[in-house]
Amino acid sequence: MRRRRCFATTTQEIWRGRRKVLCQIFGSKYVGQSLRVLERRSTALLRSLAGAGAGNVSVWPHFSAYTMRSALEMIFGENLKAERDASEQLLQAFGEYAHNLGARVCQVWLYSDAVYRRLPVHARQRRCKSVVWRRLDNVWLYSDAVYRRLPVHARHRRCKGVVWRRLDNVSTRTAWARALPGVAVQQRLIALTKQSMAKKRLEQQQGASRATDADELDAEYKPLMELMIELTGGDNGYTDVELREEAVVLVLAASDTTATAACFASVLLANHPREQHRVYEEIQEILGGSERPLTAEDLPNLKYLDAVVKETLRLYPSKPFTMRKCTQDIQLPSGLVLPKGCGVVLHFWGMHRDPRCWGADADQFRPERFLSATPDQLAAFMPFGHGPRYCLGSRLALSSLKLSLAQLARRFRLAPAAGYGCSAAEPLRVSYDITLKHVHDFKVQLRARP
Ligand code: HEM
Repeated sequence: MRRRRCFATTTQEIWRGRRKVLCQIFGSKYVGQSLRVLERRSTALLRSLAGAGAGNVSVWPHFSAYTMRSALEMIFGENLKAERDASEQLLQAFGEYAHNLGARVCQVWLYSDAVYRRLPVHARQRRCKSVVWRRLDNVWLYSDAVYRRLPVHARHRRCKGVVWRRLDNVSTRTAWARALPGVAVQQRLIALTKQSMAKKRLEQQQGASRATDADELDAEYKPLMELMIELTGGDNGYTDVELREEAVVLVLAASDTTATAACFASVLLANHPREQHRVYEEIQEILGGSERPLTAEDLPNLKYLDAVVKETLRLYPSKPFTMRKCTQDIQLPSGLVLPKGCGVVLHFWGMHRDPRCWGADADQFRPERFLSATPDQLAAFMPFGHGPRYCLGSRLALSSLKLSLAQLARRFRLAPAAGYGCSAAEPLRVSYDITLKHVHDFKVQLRARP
């Protein structure tokens, strides 16, 4: 009997080496300091929401600005001040790029229209996409016994061959970084980071005295880009292009995903007043009537909010699926063999809603289930992926979500947008845009609490 092995999308050295560096960065003490960035940004988020106006309001622009700005500040720190419009420019650029990439999720490496349209793969890819999507959309096609008997299976095999041959030959990260607009902004930010590191080194050599505790904290703070430059050997380490590629990966990975989850949570809370009230009560209990701002230290006590965030990620995982390629034949417990070279879609959305694991109310929003989740349920809960490519920012993401949602629930009462309510019988309608999106643009009504 063959042993089961993990799937791996790639054996590319490029990924392995860079993942090692990212692991060191996310394991370092400096990441904890990023929580201060989140505290500051979540307060700014409140100001932005306060100006959102009455009636139906989309929370998307507010949360996407919050997560983009937080990600950029975590990566580039104080240097971002010199590039005032960076956040807006990148937000726009990433939004557009995400949209295009979502449409071409299987052929990101063929980003050039001029090249792509000339290739026969273009027409085949169009057919392939519709096959892949039909496969994803129709759960009944998940039974391989059924699917293999259908003509669509043969077509799908042909398309997969094309997709994986291409994927083998290209560094996805490099393709991403080149395809993105906003490159000039990224270059300037990297140059600024290097300059400020040189300045700090000089100050240290001259033994510059530090005036206050706050200054001391700032002096010790290291944005992720600085850490990356240091860990990879300073001037002899990553080139500017490599640094830019990694910045792109981090910004893409951190911003859209977190904004999507925060927006789904807002819409769900707006449509579930009982659960929203429980979140509010929990916050009031912790603050004890004080007007002090919420801090990262409060997060471990927000247990019900933690359950709300997880229940949101269960029902609406920002990345509803991921893909892997079998590097060798793999035998599943059912006896079915996935042949070497075969592409596999890991469908988090389907796993998170499987009634065999989550019960008959699997489609319903019930945060309480995470207060007493079974080990089987926790094992089937994969909003941050699983295995060697597990999300490196999961802890930061959860902190960011809890801080921003706590601020929101503390200051506003959320109500369903007129004409866009959801219920067990009428769930939210979603679309796919690299991350999951709400077809009705995450609309709610916001009423300031007295
Ligand atoms: C709710 C928010 C987030 C969700 C749902 C999420 C989800 C995921 C998932 C599912 C993967 C694995 C993809 C795969 O296996 O193919 C992933 C990878 C990754 N995530 Fe996240 N993520 C979130 C936030 C963040 C944040 C805030 C950061 C950084 C600060 C981050 C950094 C990364 C990185 C660097 C990887 C790539 C790991 C690799 O390729 O080895 N993510 N994320």
